[in-house]
Amino acid sequence: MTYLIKEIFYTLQGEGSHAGRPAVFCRFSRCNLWTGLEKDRSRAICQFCDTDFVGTDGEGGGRFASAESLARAVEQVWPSTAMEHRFVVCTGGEPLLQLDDGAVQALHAKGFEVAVETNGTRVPPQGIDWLCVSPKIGSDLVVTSGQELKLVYPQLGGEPSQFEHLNFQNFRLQPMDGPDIEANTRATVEYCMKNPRWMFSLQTHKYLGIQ
Ligand SMILES: C[S@@+](CC[C@H](N)C(=O)[O-])C[C@H]1O[C@@H](n2cnc3c(N)ncnc32)[C@H](O)[C@@H]1O
Ligand SMILES: Nc1nc2[nH]cc(C(=O)O)c2c(=O)[nH]1
Ligand code: SF4
Ligand SMILES: [Mg+2]
Repeated sequence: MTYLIKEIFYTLQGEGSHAGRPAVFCRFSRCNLWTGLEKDRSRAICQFCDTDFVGTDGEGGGRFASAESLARAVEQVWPSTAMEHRFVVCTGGEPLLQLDDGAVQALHAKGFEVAVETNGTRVPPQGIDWLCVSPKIGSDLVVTSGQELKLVYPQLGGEPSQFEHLNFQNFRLQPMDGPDIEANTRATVEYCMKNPRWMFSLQTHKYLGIQ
């Protein structure tokens, strides 16, 4: 299996239940809901993406010919003095187009807890420690359980309440970044305060000025 990786970097998890936790980010190239090209955005199923996941030309990115070589690259950016609390977030793009049992096993073998950020349209491999699903209105959600459901809000044609019956431990609402970020942030605060099943998720890395 060859893995196409946009970038690999060490930072703090910025969002969701693990916000503030040191983590290696492994950003997989490609997505099934958008090509990643601006010319296609208005026709995409997911139109609000804040991420460049095209190609393999980012920091630490490349084509990795095996799960072992990918896990080695992830391990390389973890601080060499810290043997414990190893944590990797597989994101993208859509990581579940590529992440397989072998990659999860290789990361576990290096002592990493494995988290995944996914749009929930593909069945995940075995053994993921923290599965965060972020449903996109207009796509077919096939992942209906996990540790965290993190909905970007607001999305036209989608109400948070339609996801509340799903089997997740945490329900998070994250304001949609873009031209309406201020209004979206206020609306998200208001929604959570009226519906305490939902907790607010701030994209803290964007305010901290980290990756
Ligand atoms: C770039 S996506 C990659 C992982 C996967 N494709 C997904 O959509 O979950 C990582 C996270 O960023 C969120 N996200 C993307 N664009 C956003 C935006 N404009 N504002 C807020 N969150 C956004 C996604 O919903 C997801 O939770
Ligand atoms: N610091 C930081 N935290 C993040 N949490 C989810 C991210 C993503 O792009 O998937 C992300 C990211 O790009 N940076
Ligand atoms: S599904 Fe995720 S990676 Fe794909 S376009 Fe949407 S936010 Fe971006
Ligand atoms: Mg991001």
